[in-house]
Amino acid sequence: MNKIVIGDNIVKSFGEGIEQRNILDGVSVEINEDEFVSVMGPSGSGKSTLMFALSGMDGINSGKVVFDNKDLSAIGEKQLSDIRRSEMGFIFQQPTMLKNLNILDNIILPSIRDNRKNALKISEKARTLMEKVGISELEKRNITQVSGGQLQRAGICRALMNSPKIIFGDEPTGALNSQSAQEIMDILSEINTEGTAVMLVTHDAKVAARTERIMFMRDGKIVSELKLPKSVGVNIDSRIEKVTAKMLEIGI
Ligand SMILES: Nc1ncnc2c1ncn2[C@@H]1O[C@H](COP(=O)(O)OP(=O)(O)OP(=O)(O)O)[C@@H](O)[C@H]1O
Repeated sequence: MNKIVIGDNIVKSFGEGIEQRNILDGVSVEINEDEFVSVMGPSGSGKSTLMFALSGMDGINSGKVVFDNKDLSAIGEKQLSDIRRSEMGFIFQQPTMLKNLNILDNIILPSIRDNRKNALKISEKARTLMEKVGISELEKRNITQVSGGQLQRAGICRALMNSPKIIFGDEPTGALNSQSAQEIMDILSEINTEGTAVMLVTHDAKVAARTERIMFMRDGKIVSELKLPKSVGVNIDSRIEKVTAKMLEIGI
């Protein structure tokens, strides 16, 4: 199985002099091109920093990040941002969208900016994605006129516009009620089944239990991993139990 992301002995520090701290303290991680993984750990353990490092959003002090056979530390900022835009998708707890644009326009904006000539095709693709995630009827709505779950669905559509090889999600269900969170996880599972790798950062055992490999971080290190079958089936409760048991075992 091809690796979509390889992080090798990543060190990332913040601060200077005696204030300097390794937030990532020699982290090595590999994600397969069809994998659905999550990262758990206490607040401040370095989960988001790891996601930023693996996606090239943030530089690293030492080690290496290879994305789809490209060494991210060896390429310039322009090429890096091209890769992020065309080969990666990002979703966050609160999708940042423009208040003066409707849902459809918010979804297509980044793609149109890159490729004005194909506006029609881009809109068509956005409509297909909106249908897939169940928000077709909302395209003309202002972003203040939809629920948090609907807004996150729009965020997922935006992240999928360029058919990314991986979706990075930082607490994508963190602001949602449990029903909406489960629906967002259904959508992410489906996207993964169709061939896109997904890496989520989460505090929620129910979210992590939907993924097939959970990496547990503490103090800038991956201290443990839990593997689960890819297909969730009817076993969600036993999966959640396994995740919480592991959390207890390693004390996070
Ligand atoms: N730009 C920065 N400058 C200085 N310190 C930072 C910066 N970004 C993160 N940190 C510090 O790095 C540590 C890890 O942060 P990170 O956001 O990766 O943790 P996390 O595990 O994702 O936490 P949470 O679950 O609370 O989101 C924290 O102590 C944070 O304060």
